[in-house]
Amino acid sequence: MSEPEASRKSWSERLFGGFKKTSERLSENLTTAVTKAKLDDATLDDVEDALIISDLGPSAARRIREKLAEKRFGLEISQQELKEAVAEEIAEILRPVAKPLQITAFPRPQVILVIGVNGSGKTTTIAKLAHLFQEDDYGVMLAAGDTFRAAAIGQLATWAERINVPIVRGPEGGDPASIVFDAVKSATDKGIDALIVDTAGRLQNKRELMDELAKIRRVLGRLNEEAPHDVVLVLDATNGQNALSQIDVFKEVAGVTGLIMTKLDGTARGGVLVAAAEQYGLPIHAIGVGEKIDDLRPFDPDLVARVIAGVA
Ligand SMILES: Nc1nc2c(ncn2[C@@H]2O[C@H](COP(=O)(O)OP(=O)(O)OP(=O)(O)O)[C@@H](O)[C@H]2O)c(=O)[nH]1
Repeated sequence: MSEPEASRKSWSERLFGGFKKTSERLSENLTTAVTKAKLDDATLDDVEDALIISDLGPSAARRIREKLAEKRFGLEISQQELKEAVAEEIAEILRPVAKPLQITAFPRPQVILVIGVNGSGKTTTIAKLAHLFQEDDYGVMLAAGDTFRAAAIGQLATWAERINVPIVRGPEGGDPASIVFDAVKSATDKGIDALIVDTAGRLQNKRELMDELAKIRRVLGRLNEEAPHDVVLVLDATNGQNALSQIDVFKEVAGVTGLIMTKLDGTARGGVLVAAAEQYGLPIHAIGVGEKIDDLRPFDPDLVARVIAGVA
């Protein structure tokens, strides 16, 4: 998932646009925090509150406060300097988790299970991810493992046609494990690099979902011991702190190996990305800031930190 300079530039502009509500919120809260020139305890309290109100979570807020105190306590600080200092501390939290999805599996294909609750943006994200891999000249195939709803199969098939990738699908109510089995065989025969598997997002029935995913894993394991190579959880940023509880549940149910956060556009709750990084330390592969096919990009921690803190 490499990026040419021009596309990165337009992406950074889109990112600033997408994150506008989040950065305005944090910016506003930080601005009210700095009323005195010197960084004292009262100001630090206000900064910590501002970070919590902006969805970065108590743990990241505390950590950023401590770092600011360590480096600048008693020193004069302007509003702009404060935002820049906060951006740097956010970047410190995000850098260790920024890990683009790499296609490294040998033998191919790399099997990527995509999980998440219905409506999180799972299907759209699968298409966007496939598109990213296509841009790097990888051969991609999709598997419609969410057989619970006919609409989900149809939606994935529409995307597959639009971006011109093969899809393996079965009937509504079909056995997801058997679709995945067929898909791996077909992907192997065709020399496909990445097989992206959609799965059902029925968190209401944890037991069933767990059994279903366990069966998919068993079947995959028979074909390739390493598969699934990735289990990517798609989270909707507009869910704020609820997105974090979904990490807890899916970690237990599915053994998550990485995250993609979507819908960071149009929400003021983008700070939850920082909370997720701080609390779980799971790799964040990419972020989504819109509904279009190229609205998903690998996660650039320094850029995102500046965007969240509202530093141009
Ligand atoms: N604004 C915005 N909308 C998004 C983003 N990603 C997905 N969506 C929209 O969110 C809605 C749900 O996305 P889906 O991909 O259908 O989500 P899903 O998790 O597969 O949901 P089901 O199909 O209900 O299982 C769609 O209208 C998408 O266009 C994003 O990054 N930003």
